[in-house]
Amino acid sequence: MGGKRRPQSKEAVAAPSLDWQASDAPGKRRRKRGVSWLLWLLGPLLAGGAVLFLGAKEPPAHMKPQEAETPAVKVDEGTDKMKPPPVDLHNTSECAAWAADGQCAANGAFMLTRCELSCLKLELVKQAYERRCPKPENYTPTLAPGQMPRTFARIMSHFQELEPEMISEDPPVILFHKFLSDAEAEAFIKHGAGRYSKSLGVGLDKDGKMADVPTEIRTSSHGWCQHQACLDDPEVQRVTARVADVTQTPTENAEFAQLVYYHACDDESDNNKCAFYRRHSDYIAGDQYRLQGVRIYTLFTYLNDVPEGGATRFTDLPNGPVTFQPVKGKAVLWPSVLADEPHTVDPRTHHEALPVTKGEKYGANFWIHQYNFRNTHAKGCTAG
Ligand SMILES: O=C(O)CCC(=O)C(=O)O
Ligand SMILES: [Fe+2]
Repeated sequence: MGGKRRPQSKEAVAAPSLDWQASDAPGKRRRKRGVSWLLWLLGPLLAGGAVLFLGAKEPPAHMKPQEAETPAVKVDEGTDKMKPPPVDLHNTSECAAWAADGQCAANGAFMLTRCELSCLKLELVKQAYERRCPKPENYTPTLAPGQMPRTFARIMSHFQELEPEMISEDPPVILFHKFLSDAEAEAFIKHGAGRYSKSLGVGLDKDGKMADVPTEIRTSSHGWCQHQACLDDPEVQRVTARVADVTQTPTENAEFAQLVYYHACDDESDNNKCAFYRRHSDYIAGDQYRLQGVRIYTLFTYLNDVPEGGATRFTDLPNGPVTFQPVKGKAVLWPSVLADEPHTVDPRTHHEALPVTKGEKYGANFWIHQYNFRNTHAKGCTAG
């Protein structure tokens, strides 16, 4: 997704040698065995790609790679019908980012011609994950298709003390004018102290594994409310229960609260000095095959007043962009998925955090998944 947590890993994945059919016989047999193995692995992937071809779209314009030069693949006479080993014909780190973003499935035809190696790596990682973390039986998603509008209508009628304001109906976005008490907001700031470190994005590392990778689109810092003192704090527990109640999701489906921090900078166009998070979606495509499922909702809480800058801006809402200035205790709730297809990203809720130009900004992200996150985390299955 455009501007999403696109990895900026400088570590390009080395393309395998193109000289794969040398003529000495034992070596050739070995290589042929290697080729058959690759064909065996690639079979389902390529078949999937072919199926996807009819409905395939190219990545959106802002994600579209430049035309890549096709490297000459040396093919021996008599074996020219065999498929050469997978390569990324386009810039590999960009291919890896698109693969991590779910483009191998969403844009199979395009990706399998240009980013085959990255798609293959992702497929192998996925197969290894599924062996390591098998899905339990009766694994029921929390958010059923069509449920979302009822949840948002219930918020408007049942939680008047939180002063909800419906900013957008489709997709639903609610601003709570009074979500946190002062004591609750201060508790999160207290538990974040000394724990903030530079934020990373989610992407593929050089082995094709989902990993935290450096990103130029996010320069803020964050820590997690994952330590016992934070988890046991009654102020924190009250908020966690409120988030679950409002969103009609089990507390176990929420990630540990992510505590974010943005320092101020004088010149908001100075990428090196400012703290921001450029336009992105909180949806992580790779979570589709993981036990926790994708993130369905974000509830973002503001922990302090920010005198200037630092707003959250929704860039793609149907009625035009909407900007929320951080005020202590306020919160915004939105879905990352479509109401009728709650596993599919809703690109209309892309958003960005603008640079803080005066003061500083503290916030907390509550990310809620389609399935149980806490058990999945305890099993070591939220990543990989
Ligand atoms: O800081 C904000 O206003 C929003 C942060 C955000 O979008 C995120 O952390 O995913
Ligand atoms: Fe976000």
